[in-house]
Amino acid sequence: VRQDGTVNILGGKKVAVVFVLGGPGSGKGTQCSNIVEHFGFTHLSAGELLRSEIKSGSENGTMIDSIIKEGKIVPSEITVKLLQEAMIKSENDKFLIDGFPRNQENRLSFENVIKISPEFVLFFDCSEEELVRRLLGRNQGRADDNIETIRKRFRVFEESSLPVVQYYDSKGKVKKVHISPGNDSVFLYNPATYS
Ligand SMILES: Nc1ncnc2c1ncn2[C@@H]1O[C@H](COP(=O)(O)OP(=O)(O)OP(=O)(O)O)[C@@H](O)[C@H]1O
Ligand SMILES: O=c1ccn([C@@H]2O[C@H](COP(=O)(O)O)[C@@H](O)[C@H]2O)c(=O)[nH]1
Ligand SMILES: [Mg+2]
Repeated sequence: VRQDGTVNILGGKKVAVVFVLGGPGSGKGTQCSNIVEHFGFTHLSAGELLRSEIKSGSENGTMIDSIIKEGKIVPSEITVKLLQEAMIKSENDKFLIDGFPRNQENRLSFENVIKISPEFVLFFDCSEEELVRRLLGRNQGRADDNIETIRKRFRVFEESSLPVVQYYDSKGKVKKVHISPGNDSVFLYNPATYS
């Protein structure tokens, strides 16, 4: 705690954050890898951090595993702590945060704990039909890439995650990207993909 009463959340580091949102399978991870290569951000996937927690055998692992299989959202304090630790550990000061905030509670928790607002939000838009095709073809052994969980994830996305996108849109912070079906060559520096 500093003398002025504010909390030194990230070890005194000033950081820039971009949130990357979009439906399950919309290409968040794929595009973040592209952006990292060209723009020097560090990619933090909230989903990957949670899956690593499961693999590490942490005390929350079993609970996280069953929430992910149900397509639901892990309690904010767990995800925000993992993101905070990763940001502190990194030497970079520019972060792409992929798949978070997943609901308004996530957003408020990040704002209250980390005390940073995103520079902007990238939002990938794609039809559900195309998303199902991609997720069932992903073949990375993910426990949530099955049609039952996919349907649940779509519902949670519409009910809980879209309001976060709408919130940031009302602040003028959303950059919506049309990810054309089957177009692997879409990349963010192509102005034709922006609305
Ligand atoms: N523009 C694209 N056109 C066709 N296939 C794509 C495109 N972008 C990504 N894919 C493929 O779709 C699948 C899902 O992509 P990716 O894992 O990047 O999505 P995601 O948004 O991170 O999904 P999740 O929310 O489930 O983590 C992958 O197999 C990827 O190769
Ligand atoms: O902030 C988050 C991010 C993810 N989850 C859970 O993980 C899965 C998979 O996430 P991906 O971003 O698609 O890799 C997601 O369906 C949630 O169950 C979360 O709870 N909170
Ligand atoms: Mg992903």
